[in-house]
Amino acid sequence: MNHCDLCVPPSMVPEQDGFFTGRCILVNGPVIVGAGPSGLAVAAGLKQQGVPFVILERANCIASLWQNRTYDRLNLHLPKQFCELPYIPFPENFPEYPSKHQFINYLESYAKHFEIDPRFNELVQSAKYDETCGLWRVKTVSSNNSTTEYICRWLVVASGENAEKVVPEFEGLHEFNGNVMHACDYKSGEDFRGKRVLVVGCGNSGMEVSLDLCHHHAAPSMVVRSSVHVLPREILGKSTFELAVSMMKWMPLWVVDKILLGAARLILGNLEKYGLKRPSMGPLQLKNTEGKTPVLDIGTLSKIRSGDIKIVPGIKKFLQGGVELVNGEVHEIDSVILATGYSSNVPSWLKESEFFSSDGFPRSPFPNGWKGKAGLYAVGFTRRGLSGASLDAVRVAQDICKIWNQETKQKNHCVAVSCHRKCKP
Ligand SMILES: Cc1cc2nc3c(=O)[nH]c(=O)nc-3n(C[C@H](O)[C@H](O)[C@H](O)COP(=O)(O)OP(=O)(O)OC[C@H]3O[C@@H](n4cnc5c(N)ncnc54)[C@H](O)[C@@H]3O)c2cc1C
Ligand SMILES: NC(=O)C1=CN([C@@H]2O[C@H](COP(=O)(O)OP(=O)(O)OC[C@H]3O[C@@H](n4cnc5c(N)ncnc54)[C@H](OP(=O)(O)O)[C@@H]3O)[C@@H](O)[C@H]2O)C=CC1
Ligand SMILES: O=C(O)C(=O)Cc1c[nH]c2ccccc12
Repeated sequence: MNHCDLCVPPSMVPEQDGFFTGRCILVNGPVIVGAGPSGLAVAAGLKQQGVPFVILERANCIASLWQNRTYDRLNLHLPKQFCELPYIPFPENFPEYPSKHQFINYLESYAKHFEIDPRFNELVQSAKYDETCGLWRVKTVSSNNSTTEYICRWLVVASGENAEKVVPEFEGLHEFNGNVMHACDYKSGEDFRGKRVLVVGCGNSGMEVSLDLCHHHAAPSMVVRSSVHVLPREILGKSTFELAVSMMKWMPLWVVDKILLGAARLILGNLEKYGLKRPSMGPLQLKNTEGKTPVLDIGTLSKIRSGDIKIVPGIKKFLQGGVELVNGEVHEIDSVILATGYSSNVPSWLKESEFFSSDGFPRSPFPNGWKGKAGLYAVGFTRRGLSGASLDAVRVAQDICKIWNQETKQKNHCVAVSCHRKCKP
């Protein structure tokens, strides 16, 4: 990495709009935004081919989603073979569904093995392609408020599908006098023993937080405002996800959905009587078109059946000590946990709208959403979890390495030719 000689030192730059007053770094190779599994996997591919890069990470550690924004007892919910990063498999002693601690340890040793050294505490605030020089300008702010501009040929967006928490507005929530938190700040039910907790949302987070609350002798009610697909995590001892992936090779998605729903009905029974209505579209089709992940049940359903977890309809408004629901019922509650999901943050910093759409995902559907124009790439936006991220990462690293090697060869060739000419008697 070189300090950029195109830039004027901060002290010489007038404090005017349009002038960049921080330091400036010219990056030899790509800039990768995000040191989660996606960023690490691309970095590993580049490292193997000797291509230099810089990873910019807003947190102070790798895989911050996993280290800082998930609850203690979280386990991967897809079988381990779908969650490995490229090039290094999980250790053999890992269980079928590794714990988050095992997964984090794996990621730490992955980064160490490939000597991946992200620049931590650097929040990417903007990235823009500069047509005049054909380079990307990536501006960051660090935790001590200093700003830096990175200038590079390639930009790899690996900031994640779950970069920001979604916090919807609710009437009266400010007047509610209990504790309110998002699921990303929930660690364990320890602090909720004996408390009446309203869990808003019934995706995998809402379901698993409610179950954890039960294990800690709290009294959860879970808000189901519309509908949800709950599937058994296993069918006849085989992972549902794995079965779906195998069937998808042979049959159209809607047929696989029909089979999954038939199996779910046999194994789980009719869930509507508990307030869990199914969407009209099948689970995989819904995941593909709207990104809504089906719930893989890890024990929540049995707590719903036993009444330990209550299902309630949508929220009308919050009151000082409780909540009023759309059916007119009023429930007293002590705490609220918003398991209301996440969003991509790409539109807030990437000044580009051809490749990425306004929801922060690439416009082209899988498997074509990894490569844009002018050296722009995306990794981990396939709505296919870690296996989708790994596929993207291999493609992106290969593509950049190919261009890098061609150009290096060309450069070496030119150097050799000019040297040959100079040296010729
Ligand atoms: C609770 C939970 C459990 C999950 N379990 C599974 C599972 O079992 N199996 C599975 O396949 N998938 C699972 N997923 C999906 C999950 O998205 C992926 O597992 C994985 O974390 C995606 O990796 P990523 O690197 O793309 O994104 P992330 O892990 O989100 O990493 C992105 C990184 O980019 C950084 N970043 C974001 N914006 C900026 C910015 N502007 N500047 C600098 N840095 C930035 C973030 O701090 C973060 O470290 C789960 C998701 C959640 C929320
Ligand atoms: N063990 C694991 O591996 C786990 C994996 N995950 C993954 O993390 C990702 C995010 O999951 P999750 O956090 O559950 O988010 P989701 O987006 O899947 O679910 C959000 C939930 O919040 C509800 N919601 C949103 N706004 C409101 C509102 N105003 N009022 C009432 N309900 C509302 C949604 O309802 P509606 O559908 O009506 O909009 C939905 O039920 C998923 O990919 C998931 O699979 C999460 C936890 C554990
Ligand atoms: O995005 C997630 O949370 C995942 O765990 C990965 C995932 C991709 N496609 C799915 C279909 C059913 C369940 C989980 C996933």
